[in-house]
Amino acid sequence: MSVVVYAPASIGNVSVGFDVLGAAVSPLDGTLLGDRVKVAAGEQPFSLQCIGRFVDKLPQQAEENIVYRCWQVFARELDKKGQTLKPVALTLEKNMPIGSGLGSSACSIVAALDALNHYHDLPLTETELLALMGEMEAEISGSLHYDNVAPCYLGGLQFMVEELGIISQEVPCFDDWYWVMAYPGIKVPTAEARAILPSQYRRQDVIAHGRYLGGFIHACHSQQPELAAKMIKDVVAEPYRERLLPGFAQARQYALEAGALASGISGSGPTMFSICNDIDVAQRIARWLQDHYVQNDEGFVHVCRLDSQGSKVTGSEL
Ligand SMILES: Nc1ncnc2c1ncn2[C@@H]1O[C@H](COP(=O)(O)OP(=O)(O)OP(=O)(O)O)[C@@H](O)[C@H]1O
Ligand SMILES: N[C@@H](CCO)C(=O)O
Repeated sequence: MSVVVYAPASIGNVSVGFDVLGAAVSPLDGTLLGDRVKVAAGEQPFSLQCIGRFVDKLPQQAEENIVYRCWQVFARELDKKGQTLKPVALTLEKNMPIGSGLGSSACSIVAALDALNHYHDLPLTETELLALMGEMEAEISGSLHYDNVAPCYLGGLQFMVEELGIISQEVPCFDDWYWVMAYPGIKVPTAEARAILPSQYRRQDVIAHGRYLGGFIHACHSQQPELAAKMIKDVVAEPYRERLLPGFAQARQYALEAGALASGISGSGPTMFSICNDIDVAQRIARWLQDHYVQNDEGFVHVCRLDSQGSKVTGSEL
């Protein structure tokens, strides 16, 4: 019996928690903003077929697709447990633009590994699987960070604790927040957006970062939405990455003047996120961003909610 898993888009950093905070989002209108992977019985050990809107942007060779590496590391882990991998035929439905700041590689990684695990009757625990997802994301971006794979897999707003054998834990968020996601249609490779960051920070920035992140987590747990939104400030990446994002400063200013509670770069960009607690404001900002921030036919804007579930089995057929 085949299995299909959907893995949603995610916002790495959420501005205030560079590499340690991430949120999964899904559009209000039911659009699939995420990748799907189907695992079915195969005639050879591994085969991969790619379909979907962004299939042309994927590497030509199946072996260069991260889904192939996911299969290899899954086999390695099963081998350690003395279990054997079944021959599998995988289909990747690539709905997510690459280098968008929406956690596109994470969507493929999470959908592939979660589907492989379901197909083999869940031999790996949640933490074992998440560790593999981090390993795959590190291969692509050049450094280990879980802020896309953890929310994409587990859902909601996730904080990377990385202690006591725990990789990530959920932070309570605000049910009435709308997340306007605007992807302009241009590519910003994550590895490049990391390379331009300073290797050292000034003491005043370190203190500000501690205050914002601590304040944000505190405000989430004590359910103070206004305080939480005020704390969504990025002193680590945004000041340096802004120059990679044409029109970002104006778009951010418009969103805040139009009533957004906070706005920032999603992951390493170029997608911008804006948080609103009023659907009319969210839709007005979405329309403006569609006209002024989107640069070509590949760009889009979606009004989203937090996706509290993360990746999920959607059936047996795509
Ligand atoms: N299934 C896949 N999905 C996405 N990228 C893939 C996949 N397989 C291989 N790649 C390669 O991995 C690299 C991903 O780059 P990058 O980390 O910038 O993208 P991303 O994860 O889509 O970015 P973001 O997190 O900003 O959405 C690209 O070079 C791409 O060709
Ligand atoms: N935390 C990562 C997310 C990449 O999507 C970064 O900002 O580089």
